[in-house]
Amino acid sequence: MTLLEAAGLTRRVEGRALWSGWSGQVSAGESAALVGPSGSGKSLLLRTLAGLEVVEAGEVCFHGQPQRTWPMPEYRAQVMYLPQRPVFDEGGVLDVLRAPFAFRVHRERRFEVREATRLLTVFGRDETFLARDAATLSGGEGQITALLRALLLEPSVLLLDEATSALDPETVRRAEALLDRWRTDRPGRALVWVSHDPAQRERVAGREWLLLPAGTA
Ligand SMILES: Nc1ncnc2c1ncn2[C@@H]1O[C@H](COP(=O)(O)OP(=O)(O)OP(=O)(O)O)[C@@H](O)[C@H]1O
Repeated sequence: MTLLEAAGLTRRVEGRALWSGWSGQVSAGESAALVGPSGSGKSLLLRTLAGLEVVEAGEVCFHGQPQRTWPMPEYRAQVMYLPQRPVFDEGGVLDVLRAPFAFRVHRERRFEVREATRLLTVFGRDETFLARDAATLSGGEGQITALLRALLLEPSVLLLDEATSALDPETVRRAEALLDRWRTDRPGRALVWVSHDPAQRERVAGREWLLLPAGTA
């Protein structure tokens, strides 16, 4: 079953076409890697798929339904973008993890400290991490926090934009294993990775999506 599909996407920045007529799809249960040179627009494409950038031309569909017809909060709760450098509101890690559960779109979900703590142990952290000030986290700790927050919210598709790039190799492997379990744990889930590390792409992705600059395809 196709979960997320893009057809004929075109994006211009500052008067030049970044990509033109890009199409791709990811099925339920799949893990794909989006590959392209630096500056080809991988982040912009992931953000477009996540409903965070305007679709200038072409169409994005989730569960066969055009993105533009979805209520956006619901869409973004299902198709979630993880940036390389997450930015958090003021407060502790616990506040950061708990805050989205107050949003209407997540009203069916309940924040469970026990589940947050369980996930933290995967990264060799205990509950004391929840009391840390989110503003002073290291790059890697910020990525762990953003990853945990996303997993606790149980989206369908996770779009990972260099989302493990600041982690040490051992923690990267733990994150990969956790995400792999998450993907296969329930039907209807998929991952899309942007990673500059070919070895990581080899480990985590079943296939590659190519993003070539407009005019070179
Ligand atoms: N909001 C924006 N407005 C104008 N230009 C932008 C905007 N966001 C990104 N760009 C430009 O679009 C191009 C693609 O950026 P993007 O970050 O998507 O590339 P990328 O493939 O993810 O790059 P990298 O592999 O280096 O992370 C860059 O030239 C960038 O400067």
